[in-house]
Amino acid sequence: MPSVHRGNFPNRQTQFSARRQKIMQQKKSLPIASVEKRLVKEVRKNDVLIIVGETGSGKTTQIPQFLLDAGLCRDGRVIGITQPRRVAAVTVAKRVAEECGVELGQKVGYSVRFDDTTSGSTRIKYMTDGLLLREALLDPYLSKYSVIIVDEAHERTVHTDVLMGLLKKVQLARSSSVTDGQSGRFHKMPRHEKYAPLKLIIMSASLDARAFSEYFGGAKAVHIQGRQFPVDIFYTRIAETDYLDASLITIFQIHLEEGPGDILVFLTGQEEIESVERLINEKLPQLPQENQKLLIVPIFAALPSEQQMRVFAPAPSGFRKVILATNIAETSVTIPGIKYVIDPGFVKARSYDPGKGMESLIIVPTSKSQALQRSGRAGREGPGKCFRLYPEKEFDKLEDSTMPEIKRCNLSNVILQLKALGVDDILGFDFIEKPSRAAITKSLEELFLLGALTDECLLSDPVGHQMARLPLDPIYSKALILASEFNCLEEMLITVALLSVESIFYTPRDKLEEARTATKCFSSPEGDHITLINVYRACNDFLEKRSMEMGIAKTEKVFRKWCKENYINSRSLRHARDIHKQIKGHVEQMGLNLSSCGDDMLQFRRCLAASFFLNAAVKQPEGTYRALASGQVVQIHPSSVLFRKKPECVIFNELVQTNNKYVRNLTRVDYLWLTELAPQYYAMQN
Ligand SMILES: Nc1ncnc2c1ncn2[C@@H]1O[C@H](COP(=O)(O)OP(=O)(O)OP(=O)(O)O)[C@@H](O)[C@H]1O
Repeated sequence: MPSVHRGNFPNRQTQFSARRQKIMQQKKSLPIASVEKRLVKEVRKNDVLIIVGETGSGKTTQIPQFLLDAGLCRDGRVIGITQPRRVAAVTVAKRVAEECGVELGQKVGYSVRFDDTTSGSTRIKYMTDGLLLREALLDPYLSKYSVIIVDEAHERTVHTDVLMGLLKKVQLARSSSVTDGQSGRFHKMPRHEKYAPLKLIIMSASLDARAFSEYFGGAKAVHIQGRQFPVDIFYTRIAETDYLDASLITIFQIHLEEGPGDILVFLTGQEEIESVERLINEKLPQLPQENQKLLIVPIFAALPSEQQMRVFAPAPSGFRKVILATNIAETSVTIPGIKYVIDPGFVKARSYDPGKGMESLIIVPTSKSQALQRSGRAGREGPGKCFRLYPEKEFDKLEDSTMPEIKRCNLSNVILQLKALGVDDILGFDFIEKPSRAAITKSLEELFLLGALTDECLLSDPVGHQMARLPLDPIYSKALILASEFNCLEEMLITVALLSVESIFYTPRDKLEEARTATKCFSSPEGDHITLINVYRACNDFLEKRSMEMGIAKTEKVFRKWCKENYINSRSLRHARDIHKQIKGHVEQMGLNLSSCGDDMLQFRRCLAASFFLNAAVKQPEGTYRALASGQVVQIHPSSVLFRKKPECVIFNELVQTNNKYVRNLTRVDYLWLTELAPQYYAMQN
């Protein structure tokens, strides 16, 4: 038998124990390690505890392990930790499983929309805040949890805020000292001893502890001092006029002048990320050969999760990794190797005007607490540096914390969920910060018009219940339910999937004409929805044909080539295909009629009119449009296939405000269809 020469390479076992040893050392050196006993004592003593500690001090990864070790998961119950974002839930769970030396999905697991790795033996479960809300639909007492930790509470996502109100109720209902009259909607349910008390922990690095403490009746707040490694903060001397350009210059400055370490850059969205990615790739060949080793990795919400995970993989030897991220990488995550953070100081935020029923995404300065979180992504494995691309005096002017999302978004989705949870009196619900009465009323009205609520404002049966089951905006859920009746569910599924991602068209500024010519063959005179369906189907047909010729293994390559030749954004289209598969699973489970209208696009357009009647606009004599619901004057966005045709009446899916108000994703409809198919609304209007 030939002998195998092992050289000096360590074998797997040695590598494994070296890594475990390193992890154990890291754990011990975290600031939180020295206060384990005190924290456990406080949790035992207090039903609600607020924990504030520096970024990287070990809250997210360590506290659940402390509680598990202290026996807070007896009788097979679970510690649940919510995160505002799925990428954080997934990566933190992986890390904690590794720290505990168990396989993911056993003692430690995660559960996010469409991806659940937990099992009967899971005791520490990381999940998104939205997922826990959905779980409450099936198990109103959240009976399997002994402790629920709401992490990154400072982010005040709409889900976190609603969850807070709900958890307060659940805790009351599970408390042994409660009287029936106090427990709100739960008083109808017989209390049972199996519902042992629920512990609640609210956690963040930059939290207005007082507001949370007051909300939970004077709950105790614990501050953990200290951070693991220092992060030096640098500001620019003067304000930058173009933060993208400034980011680009800073990336290259760090790359050429600073020591080893990866770079994390915070941008506001997919478009900015892709444009900076392109600019770096254009500039890179101009550098001396030895300086060209930069690996650019984007991460944003619309990227499929396998691609998001690429940012966590180490760069090849000798390369420096540059991660271009949205605020998806702002909290909770630890990206190994990051030493430098570049923070231009902006974020894309939702804003909502209930008067006009208009929701828009606008680019705004970050809050101080967001800036703190961003700099906290460095200094997790060693000292770090954060470059804020604005002067220090601008930092002082920033708001302390971000305005809660619940105060700046359309509430239809939240209200539908609350109704499904049995909360009938939305205005009376104990929100930590109440949304405006106007916003609540507007959303109730919208849900009523969509048929989700009855005259008594209760969830309708079956439509309201069906809508609440679908993890989509209520207007899209309703479109799918209607499409099943109009025999065009296949077409609507494609449409909803494509409307859920950023534009699938890729139009580089220097190749506008080529892009226009390439996409012309998909374009439908009826509008953008059918155009989108044409792209989706053309891609599917092509892939089907080619995969038979070339085998499945090459499909990905063929897909990318097809997208490139047709000026389609492969990332967006791939994401849409993913969403399509997932929603299809849901509608099949619900037993909707999955049929196609074939070439009868008239039927499909009528269904669009019936679904999106709240977003209809009619042409005015001077060529602009009047949105019927709000009376606003709008224009067709230049990216629409109807930009030059200007039909008399259209429905649209998006209203964006730049220097003008534009409507995007439109289809030509007949005004009479609106009155015929949505009489509940148009009869009221006339
Ligand atoms: N995936 C990982 N790889 C390497 N180290 C990690 C990883 N996850 C966590 N760590 C280490 O554990 C430390 C604590 O992380 P943890 O997420 O628990 O902190 P935190 O206090 O919750 O921070 P934040 O407020 O930023 O979420 C990190 O600073 C880092 O040193």
